[in-house]
Amino acid sequence: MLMNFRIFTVNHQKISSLHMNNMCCCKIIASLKRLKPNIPVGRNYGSLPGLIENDIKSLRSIINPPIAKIRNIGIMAHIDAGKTTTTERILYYSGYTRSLGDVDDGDTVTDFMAQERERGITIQSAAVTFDWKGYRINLIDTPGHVDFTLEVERCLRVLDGAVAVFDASAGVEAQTLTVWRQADKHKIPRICFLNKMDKTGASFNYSVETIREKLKAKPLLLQLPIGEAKTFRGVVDVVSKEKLIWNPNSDDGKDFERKPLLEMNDPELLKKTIEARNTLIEQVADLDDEFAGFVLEEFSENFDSLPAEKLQTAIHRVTLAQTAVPVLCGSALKNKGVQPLLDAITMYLPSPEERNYEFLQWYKDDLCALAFKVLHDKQRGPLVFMRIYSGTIKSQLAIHNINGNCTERISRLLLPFADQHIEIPSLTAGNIALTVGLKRTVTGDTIVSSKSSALAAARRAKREGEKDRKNREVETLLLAGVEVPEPVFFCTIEPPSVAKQPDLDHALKCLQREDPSLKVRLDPDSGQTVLCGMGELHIEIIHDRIKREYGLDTYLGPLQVAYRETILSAVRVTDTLDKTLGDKQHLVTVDLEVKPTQSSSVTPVIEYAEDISEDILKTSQEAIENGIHMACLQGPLLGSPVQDVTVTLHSLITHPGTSTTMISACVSRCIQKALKKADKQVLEPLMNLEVTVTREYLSPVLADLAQRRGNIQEIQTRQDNRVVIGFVPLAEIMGYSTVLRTLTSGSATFALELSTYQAMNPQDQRTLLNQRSGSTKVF
Ligand SMILES: Nc1nc2c(ncn2[C@@H]2O[C@H](COP(=O)(O)OP(=O)(O)OP(=O)(O)O)[C@@H](O)[C@H]2O)c(=O)[nH]1
Repeated sequence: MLMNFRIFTVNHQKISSLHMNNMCCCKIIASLKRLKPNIPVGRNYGSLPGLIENDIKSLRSIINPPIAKIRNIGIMAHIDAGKTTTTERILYYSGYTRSLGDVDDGDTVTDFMAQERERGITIQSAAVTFDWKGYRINLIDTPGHVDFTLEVERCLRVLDGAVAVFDASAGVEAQTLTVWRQADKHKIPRICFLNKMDKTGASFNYSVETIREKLKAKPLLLQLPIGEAKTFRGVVDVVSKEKLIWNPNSDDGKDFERKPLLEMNDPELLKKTIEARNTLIEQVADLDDEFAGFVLEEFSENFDSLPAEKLQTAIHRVTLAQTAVPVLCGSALKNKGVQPLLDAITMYLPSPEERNYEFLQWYKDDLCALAFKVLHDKQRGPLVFMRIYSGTIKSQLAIHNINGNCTERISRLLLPFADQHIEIPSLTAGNIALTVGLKRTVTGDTIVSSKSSALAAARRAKREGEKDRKNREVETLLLAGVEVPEPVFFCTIEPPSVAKQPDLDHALKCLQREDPSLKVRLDPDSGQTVLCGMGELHIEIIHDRIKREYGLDTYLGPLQVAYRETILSAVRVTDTLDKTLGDKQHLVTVDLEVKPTQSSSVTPVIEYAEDISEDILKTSQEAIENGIHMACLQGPLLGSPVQDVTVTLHSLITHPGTSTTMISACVSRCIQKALKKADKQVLEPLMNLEVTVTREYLSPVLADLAQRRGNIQEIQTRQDNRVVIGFVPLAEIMGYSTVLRTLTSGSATFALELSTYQAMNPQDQRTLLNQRSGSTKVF
């Protein structure tokens, strides 16, 4: 559905037509109606609420605002901490939506995929653009479920700042640690928002303590809560010594009062605030020399009269330097504390030009952008989300994809508004754009204006890289794409009929472009298609999307754990392949050795003996290494990838005219022979497990984990809860959410993350191999 709009001028550029485009609105309204017949579809996704009549003014600044006024922000957190609810409030207060969405009712803007609405979780991140007090905020909602950490990572790398949302009754949780580490890796300045201050058990002090202890971060308390749990009413702004109280009769939290704290009205609160402010000033002065000098010169005797703006500027610098994190609090659900959070985003998090992206010097004013997300739209084909680092993106522009080494054309350029998009002619550095027409670009690709500009940048980078090791790291981070973790689960997938196999292949190809953590392979024995994913939920969602988005009712085989194999002894083997094809003889003799090594990787270490000549390497190295990699993909015990292996090639003799395919085949067969002869071991995925459970259910949870070969490391006390931390083999924890729900009447939560691959004990290994072979044979 396209609606043409009147002609108007934006930033001196004439936009001949402005298309309001409602990509998935029909689907969403339909799914809302189907899911919750009594939800008023009052959000009216079909008509871009408010935007058309009232916010054209805002659109003027949407297109290419000054870079200093842009904030590219992500929200990250543990599952269920309240990211989506906080995002909804942000969108509402910024005037972007007209009514408050509710995760529990399934009508939020950013969770626009039907599954997300049903499950109340965020799976795919959606970028949303809006304005707040003259600032342009591009907000990317990131998922919290551990199965989707790749989504989080992919989004983090394009952010200039992030808000970490915490459940104030739980403080730092397992997944918070993971995303915090990811943000550290990408050096992203953060602010913390202690959400759910209204919840029973909420504790500001406890949460701050966990930030200090578990995240090893220095919290800067910019606010203090007024009341906690049921009594939570508002916050004190420590910097300005004001109290912010929300009107209890206001339905949407828009009505709140900001008043200076006065001795006669709030003596206790004022005293506490002054103490907190003095501590804050000392902390910031310790971390920022410029501010320390200023304080010493003018205010060493009287912190009280230090102007709030000076303190704010110093907090901004400290946040940017990531030597401390500002902490705010509130309750998104009860509509308290979100407007000050928005102020803090604009005040403390950096603009794109403040981030020190060193690679920018290689591109200067040339285009450099990163494709961080691909979505498939039935009508328009692939939509690629891009972060523009330098230069300008225009519609009808030909771009060069460095990773794909290809050139293609952008047909149209859109501004992303969750599931709604606005067509624009061009977009400059610092912004997030959505492009139509790029068919070969996948998530993680770097986009530049031309091949020659890429080469020029590479030359500069090389020169710089030689001078400075740090630059090389930045280059690797930016240009190497997203690190995709190995999938831990797999299952077969079948189309409803053989005739539908091409449709299934197409669907899987599209889904893989969107989601690099989904792997698809063909089982060489059965010829079946195999899906490999990051968790049960991940595979379930893919199955669901194939049905909903591609209309295919597929059958999933039983979910299986992705084991690995290794060898425990060294073996040397010789093999000869002698084949005549037509009138050509292919003759290869290979002599090689496999031996165990400690690399924790499925990529074999490859060594060449001294006898291997330069000539052989020149003509056959690629074929040899292909053969080695192929053979190591399927171990002799379970057909699983083989890890921790070093392969040494001692000799390779070929008859003239032997094809490289035959060399690969012979090397591969020789390795398989060697692996079969060696002492073998199955490795199973071992998961870090964290279960949060009330005291009364602790014993049944522990007893159950003992039966699952769980290894408990620690039981922590968190308020009234106990947090069980340990390891458990993945095979034992399938379907755990249902079991845990039953055991604890739904009161416990858990988080799982791959720790490592560990050797199975002989008895468990025997049982597994017998199960797989359907026999009682002893290996
Ligand atoms: N008491 C209370 N509950 C909240 C608050 N914010 C969110 N919730 C509830 O917490 C649950 C999770 O909220 P979401 O906003 O979906 O959390 P999320 O972090 O986006 O969850 P994922 O997308 O699944 O990671 C929902 O039931 C919300 O209603 C809050 O401030 N106070």
